[in-house]
Amino acid sequence: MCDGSSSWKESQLRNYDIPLKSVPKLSFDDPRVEQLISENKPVIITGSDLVYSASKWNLEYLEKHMESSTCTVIMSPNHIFKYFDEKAITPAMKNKFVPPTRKVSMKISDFSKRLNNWKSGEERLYLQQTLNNTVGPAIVQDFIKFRWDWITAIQKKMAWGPLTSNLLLIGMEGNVTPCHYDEQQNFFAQVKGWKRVILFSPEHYGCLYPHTVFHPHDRQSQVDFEKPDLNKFPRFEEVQGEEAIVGPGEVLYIPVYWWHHVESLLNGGYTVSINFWYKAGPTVDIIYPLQGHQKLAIMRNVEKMLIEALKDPEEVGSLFRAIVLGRYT
Ligand SMILES: CCC[C@@H](CC(=O)O)C(=O)C(=O)O
Ligand SMILES: [Zn+2]
Repeated sequence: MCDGSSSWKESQLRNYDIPLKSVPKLSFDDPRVEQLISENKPVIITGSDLVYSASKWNLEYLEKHMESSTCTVIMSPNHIFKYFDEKAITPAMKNKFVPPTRKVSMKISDFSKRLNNWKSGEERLYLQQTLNNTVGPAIVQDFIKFRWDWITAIQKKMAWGPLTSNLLLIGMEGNVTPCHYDEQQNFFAQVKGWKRVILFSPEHYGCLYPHTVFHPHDRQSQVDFEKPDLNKFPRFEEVQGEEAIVGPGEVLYIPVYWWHHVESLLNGGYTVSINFWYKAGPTVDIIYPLQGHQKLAIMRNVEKMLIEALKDPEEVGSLFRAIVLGRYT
């Protein structure tokens, strides 16, 4: 399929046995957009021109204007790019955890060459570079022309914290970032190609079995969507997903603590995305019943407190079981 595709086909989507409904797609000036964002619900926003000035960010343009800077590129032996925190690989963890990918630095021209010469069976690549002042002046010019007026107005209205970073993502067709949640609000702007995002509300915590909080794969689901182990993760069968397929010029609001699986469509050429991560605002007034994301935050904190207190993560499971089994079940 040529890169300039103006739409996508079902055959470009990977098959998972997950019931999906569609994320609403609304124009940026539709009042329901801010309503959904205020309710911490996902929405595809059209016509915002948020990153219109980056519409020309294809590899040729970026090679020309980012030549001097080196970029972070993730390499994977397969199409899965499951994030892990290197700092969480403690000596005790060392012989138990095998990093599924490796991180390298390379110039964007090298990245482009390897993408163009890629052959099946070789390591796949995923450029994931924070936009900072090392990029060239042309890129800076494009960056300052993002629609900061529009997104800053939303940041203020929703009382979010500061913008923490913008990540430039250039992925090979078919690349997958498996299901995880982030602790930040995210405006995910699609620049080139199409990405499919499958989202699950924070309430799905019990069905998506995140790794333990001190594991390198903290915040990532343990469930392999392509071959789910229903003996280990029986409640995975209960998940209900919300699907957003985003193309050039569209922005997906990924609410803080919402689970998301992201794939670059098969045979769609490489994809370019820019995300906007904001610190989530403070929970001002606790209103009961608590919302899913608040319960998720509580569960994370309880887990952290217990591991700090017991020191041995192995003891945490048996202590939780002693508290719950036969008592809170
Ligand atoms: C490292 C971030 C990857 C991104 C998903 C994707 O585009 O592959 C994501 O998960 C996010 O923007 O939160
Ligand atoms: Zn994410």
